[in-house]
Amino acid sequence: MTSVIVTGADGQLGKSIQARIGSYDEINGVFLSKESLDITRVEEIRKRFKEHAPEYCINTAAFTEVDEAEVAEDKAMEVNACGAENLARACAEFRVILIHLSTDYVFDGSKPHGYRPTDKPNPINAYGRSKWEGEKRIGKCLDRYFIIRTSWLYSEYPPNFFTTILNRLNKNENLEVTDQQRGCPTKAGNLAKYILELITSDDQDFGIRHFTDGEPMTWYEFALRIKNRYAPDSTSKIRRGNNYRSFAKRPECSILLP
Ligand SMILES: NC(=O)C1=CN([C@@H]2O[C@H](COP(=O)(O)OP(=O)(O)OC[C@H]3O[C@@H](n4cnc5c(N)ncnc54)[C@H](OP(=O)(O)O)[C@@H]3O)[C@@H](O)[C@H]2O)C=CC1
Ligand SMILES: Cc1cn([C@H]2C[C@H](O)[C@@H](COP(=O)(O)OP(=O)(O)O[C@H]3O[C@@H](C)C(=O)[C@@H](O)[C@H]3O)O2)c(=O)[nH]c1=O
Repeated sequence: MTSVIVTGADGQLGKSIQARIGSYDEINGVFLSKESLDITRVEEIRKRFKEHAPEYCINTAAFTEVDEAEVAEDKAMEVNACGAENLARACAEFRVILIHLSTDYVFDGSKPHGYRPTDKPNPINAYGRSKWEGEKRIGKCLDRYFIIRTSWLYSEYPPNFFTTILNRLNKNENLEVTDQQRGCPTKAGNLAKYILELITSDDQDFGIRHFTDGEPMTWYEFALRIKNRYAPDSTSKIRRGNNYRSFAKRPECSILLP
C-alpha cells in the first residue's frame, strides 16, 4: 500500500483526486483540508508526516484567486512560495516524493504556439510570480519532485470558469467573454487520473511536466462549448468582449505543450 498525503483537499483538484482514488486499491490517500494542515505552518507539516509516514505528498493547496493576488501578493507568496518550500523541506527530511501543481500563468504569453517545460517562465501577474517562486524554491531544496504545470482547470466543484458560466447560462443571462487569451481547458478529473497513475507507475523521471487536455481555445470559445454541450436550451447570448472586470494581466497565449 502506498501512503499519499493530499494537501488542499477541499479544493477542486483535491476533491477530484478524492473522487477517483477508489479505483486505485494500492493507494491509501490521506486528504487534509486547510483546517487539518496549513502548509504555511512548518510544525504542522512535520507532525502530519510523522503521523502518516507518506511516500508521496500531492500539494494541491494554493492561493488561486488571480485578481485578489494583485492586492494581496504577500498572501499569495506566503502560500504559493513559502508553503511550497515548507513542504519541499519536509519532503527532503522525511524522504517523501513531492507532486506539486503549478500553472500556465508562470509564462508571459508572448510565444504564439505555446510553451514546453524547458521554456523560461516570466510571469506577468502576482499569482504567476508566486507560483514561479514556489517552483524555484522546490527545485533548490529537493531532488525527488514532480512539478506538474496545468491550465484552466474545471470540474463540477465550484468555483471555476465552467461552473460560473453554466450558472449564468441556466439563469438565461447574457454573457460577454474575452477572446484575448488562448490556452487549454483541463478537466480536473483527468489531471487527477494522471497524478494517480504517476504514483502507481512508480515513475522516477523527476522534474517539470506539462499536463493539459490539449485542445487550445479562447475563453470565449470555451464558453460557447459549455453552452452547446451543457445548456443548449439556454436563451443566453454569448458575445466576445473585454469588459469583464479583471485587475490582473493575463497571458495572451499560455498553451502548455508536453
Ligand atoms: N484552478 C485552475 O484553473 C488552475 C490551478 N492550478 C494549480 O492547481 C492546484 C489546484 O488548484 P485548484 O484545486 O483549482 O485550487 P482551489 O483554489 O480550488 O483549491 C486550493 C485549496 O487550497 C486551500 N488552501 C489555501 N491556502 C492554504 C494553506 N495555507 N494550507 C492548506 N491549504 C490551503 C484552499 O482553501 P481556501 O479556499 O479555504 O483558502 C483550497 O481548498 C493549485 O496549485 C493551482 O495553483 C494550475 C492551473 C490552473
Ligand atoms: C466569468 C468570465 C470571465 N471572463 C474572463 C476573465 C479572464 O480573463 C478569463 C478567465 O476568467 P477566470 O477568472 O475564470 O479565470 P482565471 O482566474 O484567469 O483562471 C486562471 O486561474 C488560475 C488559478 C490558473 O492557474 C490559470 O490556469 C487559469 O485557470 O475570462 C470573461 O471575459 N467573462 C466572464 O463572464
